[in-house]
Amino acid sequence: MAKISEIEPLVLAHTEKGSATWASVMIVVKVVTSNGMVGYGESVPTLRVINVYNTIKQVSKGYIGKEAEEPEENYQEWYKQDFYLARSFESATATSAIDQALWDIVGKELGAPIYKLLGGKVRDKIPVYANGWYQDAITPEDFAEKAKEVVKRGYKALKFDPFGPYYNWIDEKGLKEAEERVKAVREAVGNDVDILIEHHGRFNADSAILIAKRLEKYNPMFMEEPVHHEDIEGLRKYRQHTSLNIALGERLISLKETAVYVSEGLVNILQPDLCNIGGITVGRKVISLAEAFDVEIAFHNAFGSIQNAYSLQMSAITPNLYLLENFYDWFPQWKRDIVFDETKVENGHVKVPDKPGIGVSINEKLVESLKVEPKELEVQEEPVWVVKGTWKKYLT
Ligand SMILES: O=C(O)[C@H](O)[C@@H](O)[C@H](O)[C@H](O)CO
Ligand SMILES: [Mg+2]
Repeated sequence: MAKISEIEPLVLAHTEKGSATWASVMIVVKVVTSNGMVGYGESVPTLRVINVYNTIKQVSKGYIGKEAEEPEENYQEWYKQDFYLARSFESATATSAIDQALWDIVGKELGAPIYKLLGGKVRDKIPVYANGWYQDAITPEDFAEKAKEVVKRGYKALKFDPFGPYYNWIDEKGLKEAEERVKAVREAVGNDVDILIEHHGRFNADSAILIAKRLEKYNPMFMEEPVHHEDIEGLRKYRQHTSLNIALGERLISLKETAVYVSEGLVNILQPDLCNIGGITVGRKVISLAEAFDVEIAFHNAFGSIQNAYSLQMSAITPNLYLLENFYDWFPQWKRDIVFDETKVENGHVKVPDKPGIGVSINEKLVESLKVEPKELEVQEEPVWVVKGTWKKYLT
């Protein structure tokens, strides 16, 4: 048995930026055991880098001294301790990263990748969809040109947000702009590529319904977060008035919260994020919950290369997988380099990496050299979650 002896949050940054402001920083968690084993996890940065960094230190108090080989027991104990876990994104993402690192350690001890610890893989290659590819795209032509490049690289599905700066409400002009962009992408990629529409949870139900009616003729495979995250009533209304698939899940932070959406039939494609749902321990339960209700899984995978590695492990064991989100080809180089060349996208697929634990080898030297003091992100007119350079209308 190995006791958890050290938990270290590491904030990594580089001058080369990510496709969205909040993706320019990575928060890595390094867990060390009394017998010298090391495991890595990743937390979600968003606008809360300092808060997450500090929360990892607080959550660590509940994990240090515990058995590294018992992530389930440790999660249950922390669930008992942290009265606000189900309401705190910071606690959820800190707990998730520590949990991942524990599974990494167990895998390394047993000499097996995580997928083997969880029943084995159901596929050797993970089908992925592209995101982050449309930086600086404003006009329909911009979108079409970039979409063609994505397809040329071998992707069979791509996601984008065609709504520019529209927020809460959309008017005729906004609908027209969104439609022209979607139409241009559909014409550019043909009918055999899946188009996924990202709303970033920013519309009221009536506007989201208007959008669905307007875009359904382009056969989007799903509509992601069409209404504000906490607007369950709005989502029910959207469900009643539209027939397109709903995708959501990146902001869910517990199993029971997820159960509400799944059991009420409010989601077709569930997008849990292994860096805030509760790591591997809760992630595996969410996969089964979805399976029981015939809901497909497409892990949210928008931050860094460690998240990507865990998402690949878990996609390997998921019978009800739709696709895994992927930024790999649009990551800044430093994020790709944190993991040695093992998660390349080829023909729209990533081979399941099979090194012990996380499945890939981490460039520890690079991680050390990218360490910075945590600091606040600047707030600009274009929100941090937007793919950069797209928060503009193209008609005057
Ligand atoms: O589904 C997603 O991936 C998310 O909603 C985001 O994480 C954004 O797309 C990201 O901010 C763009 O870089
Ligand atoms: Mg999203």
